[in-house]
Amino acid sequence: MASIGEVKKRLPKEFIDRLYKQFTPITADKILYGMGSERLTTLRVNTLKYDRQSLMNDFRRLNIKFDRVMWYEDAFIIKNMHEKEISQLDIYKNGYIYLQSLSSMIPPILLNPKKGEKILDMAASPGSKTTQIAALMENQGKIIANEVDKIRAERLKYNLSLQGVKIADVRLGRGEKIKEEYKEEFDRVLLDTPCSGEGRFIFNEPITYKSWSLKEVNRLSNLQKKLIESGFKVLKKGGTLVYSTCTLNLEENENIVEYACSNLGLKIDKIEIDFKINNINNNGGMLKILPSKDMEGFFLCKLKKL
Ligand SMILES: C[S@@+](CC[C@H](N)C(=O)[O-])C[C@H]1O[C@@H](n2cnc3c(N)ncnc32)[C@H](O)[C@@H]1O
Repeated sequence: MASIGEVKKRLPKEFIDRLYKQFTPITADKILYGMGSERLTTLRVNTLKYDRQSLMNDFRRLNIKFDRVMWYEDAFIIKNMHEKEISQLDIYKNGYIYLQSLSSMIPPILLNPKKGEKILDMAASPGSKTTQIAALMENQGKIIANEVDKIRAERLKYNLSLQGVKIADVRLGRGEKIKEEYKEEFDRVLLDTPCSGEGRFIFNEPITYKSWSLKEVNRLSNLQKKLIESGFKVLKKGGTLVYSTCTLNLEENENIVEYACSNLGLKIDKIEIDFKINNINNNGGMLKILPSKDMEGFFLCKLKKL
């Protein structure tokens, strides 16, 4: 655990300055405190191949200490093993579990896909959310899992196959172009968009923040507007679009929702679930999770097409 002063010294100065402009001093301090903590290993049982009870029996047999998560029965917090060790185990190699941050499990829960529906996952690799959506649909229906990067699309295909997903087709291409290929035909769209990743910054892992710049934030914000417009166009009337990022700034979060509500026919939908998470702000249906030892920083909003 590092002090806030130590965290401030390591992260880009412009990022820190902006943090104190966009958040109250107390919230900015909380965020930096979260970036100075080590993150716990978390995972999800893959219900397409396995079940919670068998997994808990495995944990006990292997002397793996775990906690349950109040708002999601399929999620587990591992207390005495890192991801690297977990990935050596058969439960991992067989696709019985998926290593995933807890925050990242929330978008599919908000999307709430139903068996038989047609779902678009606009930025899908490596597939944590596509595989979770397929599990929630019990492998019934159709998912189009889109990814722009060829190598990442291969990783996505591998993960879908290992996790036993049978209902997803991988589309290789730019999410902005999807609107040219499909009509208003998706029941639900997930836009877990490319972002600057501020919610994943860890003070002693420079790889998490070394490519951050304000220029990149602005580039991504422009891309996100195009992506949400494309997702909106292929969504059925009355359908749900979930917008999520693992970043904290206004340009990639609240401003995109504001853009979608003012310029496209989207409206913020109420979030009925009480996640009972510490460090969560609900600003009129826009959820912002502040980074902490068990959660990455995240932003989520559920929108409805009018
Ligand atoms: C935040 S990650 C997605 C994580 C994924 N949803 C998951 O839960 O495993 C964003 C992804 O968007 C891809 N991407 C970047 N630009 C894109 C674009 N214009 N259209 C579609 N995907 C894009 C990136 O290659 C990256 O794989």
